[in-house]
Amino acid sequence: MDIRQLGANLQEVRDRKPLVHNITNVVVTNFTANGLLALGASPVMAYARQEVAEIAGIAGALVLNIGTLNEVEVEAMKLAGRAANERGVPVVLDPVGAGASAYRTETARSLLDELDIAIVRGNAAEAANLIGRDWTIRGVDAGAGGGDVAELARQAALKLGCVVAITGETDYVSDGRRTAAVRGGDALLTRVTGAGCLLSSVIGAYAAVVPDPLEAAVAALAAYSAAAELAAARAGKQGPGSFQIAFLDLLWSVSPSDVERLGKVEVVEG
Ligand SMILES: Nc1ncnc2c1ncn2[C@@H]1O[C@H](COP(=O)(O)OP(=O)(O)OP(=O)(O)O)[C@@H](O)[C@H]1O
Ligand SMILES: Cc1ncsc1CCO
Ligand SMILES: [Mg+2]
Repeated sequence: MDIRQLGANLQEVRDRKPLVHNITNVVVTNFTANGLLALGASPVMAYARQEVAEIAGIAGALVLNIGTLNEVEVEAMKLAGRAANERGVPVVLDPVGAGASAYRTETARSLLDELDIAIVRGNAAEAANLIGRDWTIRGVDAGAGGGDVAELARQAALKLGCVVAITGETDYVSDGRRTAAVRGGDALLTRVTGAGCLLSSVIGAYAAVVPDPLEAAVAALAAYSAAAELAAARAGKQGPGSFQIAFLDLLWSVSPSDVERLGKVEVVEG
């Protein structure tokens, strides 16, 4: 994999301003739209079954997030996903809370069965639950689990047939053959709701402009971590509220050379 393109890929997102169609949860909608705008992408939230196919079909990427799912929304996700697949628009899935309820787990699995998903982004518990491995989960947070997360990412990628990005203190991304670790970021991200959800949409923005979904995910994670580190240095002492604002500012101002300088990407395999 080419991990020398981290800065160039950020520039590509800013130059091309991809339209990212999000069907996401009610908690993170505004933060996701603002984060994508700050980064330089173009967000749209659209949920009605009358329009989702049309919008997904012209988007650069489609992001499906089951954080506050319901029957009507899941139907819209499938309509949007099919249209995206027909047009070659990459689809990112955030399986929020997979394992926390049977409905969430089954819905995430049915989206993976029925659609061609390019990238799954979740925490370790969600990824483990998706492939039927034991991992405790409470609500939408990861919970303790332990185990080899790089190996979990590799196995999940093989089993689900797509790129899997598992985030936490260290992020691991795998397509089953190649696996990378992305370190850095800041623990304050876990004190801001939707930091993971926005990240999934940022991965969508990268997938819209970077053809290899593994490289897209790695570059997105590196930029996100760099922005978080710079935001923590600027406002971290004041707490999560100030950090959240600083983080949005840094998604706007983090430069390709910051990402090259701060990016801690290690190829684990491949
Ligand atoms: N301890 C940590 N130190 C540094 N960065 C972290 C830490 N934990 C998580 N992160 C970063 O936080 C971001 C969100 O990842 P996380 O795994 O917390 O998502 P999540 O559990 O889906 O979050 P949410 O459901 O609240 O949106 C990622 O960029 C990840 O690298
Ligand atoms: C808190 C919460 N509950 C459902 S989705 C969500 C946002 C973080 O995923
Ligand atoms: Mg999450």
